[in-house]
Amino acid sequence: MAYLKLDSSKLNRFVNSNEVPEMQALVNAANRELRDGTGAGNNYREWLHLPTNYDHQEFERIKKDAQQIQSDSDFLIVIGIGGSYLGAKMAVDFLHGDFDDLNSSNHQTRVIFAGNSLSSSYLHDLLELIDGHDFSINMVSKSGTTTEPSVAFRIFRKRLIKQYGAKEAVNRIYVTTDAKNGALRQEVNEKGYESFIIPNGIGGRYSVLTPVGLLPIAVSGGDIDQLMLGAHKAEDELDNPDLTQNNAYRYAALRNILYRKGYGVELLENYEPNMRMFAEWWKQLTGESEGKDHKGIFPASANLTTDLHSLGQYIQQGRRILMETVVKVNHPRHDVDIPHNDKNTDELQYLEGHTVDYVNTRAYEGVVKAHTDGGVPVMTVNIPDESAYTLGYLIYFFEVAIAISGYLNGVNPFNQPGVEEYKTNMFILLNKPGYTNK
Ligand SMILES: O=P(O)(O)OC[C@H]1O[C@](O)(CO)[C@@H](O)[C@@H]1O
Repeated sequence: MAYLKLDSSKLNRFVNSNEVPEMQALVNAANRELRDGTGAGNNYREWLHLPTNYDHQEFERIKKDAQQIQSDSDFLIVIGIGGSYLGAKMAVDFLHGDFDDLNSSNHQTRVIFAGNSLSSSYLHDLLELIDGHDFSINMVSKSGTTTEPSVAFRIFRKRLIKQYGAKEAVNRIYVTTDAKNGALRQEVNEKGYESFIIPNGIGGRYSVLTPVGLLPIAVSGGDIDQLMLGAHKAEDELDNPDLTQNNAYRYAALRNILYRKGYGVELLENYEPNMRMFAEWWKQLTGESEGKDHKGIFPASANLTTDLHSLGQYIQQGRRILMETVVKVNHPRHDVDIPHNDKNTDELQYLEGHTVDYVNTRAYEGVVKAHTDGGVPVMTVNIPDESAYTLGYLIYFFEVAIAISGYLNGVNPFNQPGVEEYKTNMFILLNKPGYTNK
């Protein structure tokens, strides 16, 4: 039985019973492109076998360095953007919930992210927050020249040197970058920083299970052994192209069928606030992989039940362009009883004896029915719990599903040529050497 279930039972009025089997031939072709390396972007498929084929020595070094950082730092400042940020951030949030950092009895190193915007206030406030505290830096960039993280690196490295002196600062800088190329690798070679490798055959948005995600996750106290084991399970389970067997491929086929019927926007939804960033990670994965050649599903997200009181109106009655994919946790980390109250002024006495998650799940069921009845197709990816093992599985599930989705839609799922456009304009405006005559 598959570890992770895809519930597509509510799609009956949107997808005819013959449509999924009719996708099988296309899915087989997409699968061959992915597995045999005959598809576009074939140099970027190393993530496919990463859970079974990773550098075990480097993995152990990550765990050792994580312990070192935990013992000498109140904060780890993780500097990176896009795939060099989103995977680590979503995993730390997923595994630890919303209040770990605020809990005064928790003396763990706090993992804070920077270099993912050009906000001066954010950088100023973070510098103020770490003032008087011990900290280390994890600079994450494959190219080593991305503007946002490079600016932040300068600023936090300067603070590190001021606080500890140039020699000790070197021991507090951990760099995750390309094995051979790029400005950061050059700096690592010159300065002797501890460093980790972003494998050549793995693009940013597929890199969360490399040191890009693993070091910050390990420093946060996340179990990276379990994370890799879960991904390994997914790698084993999700390599059969048969749509009756492979839930990730079936998800890819179903969203492709819906896309062709005019459902051009997909909302990834959760019912747990610690999954907000999961949607942000998924948005980069899908948006950069599929949004090109003037086609692709637009990835968006909603956090429920919260957004039922904002986006809910549009989803229920706005333009019929939306499809929804819910990631529903079957057993949240904790459940809470709804207490007794002598008075029933809040009209909640009928819920006494139940738990909050019982109500959350009934809300989910009610929303699925309302949206389906209102003309919005809804699928659900059911995950058993919020463990590191499940997260590893879920990461691989979406990675392989989106790669197949890209090939189904006839695009290269592993490049992102459109990202360069804003950079060129920004460099011209900033008078960057080499750009002034463009
Ligand atoms: O790791 P780098 O080279 O700083 O790039 C950051 C991000 O920018 C992109 O190149 C484009 O968004 C992503 O693929 C990558 O995750």
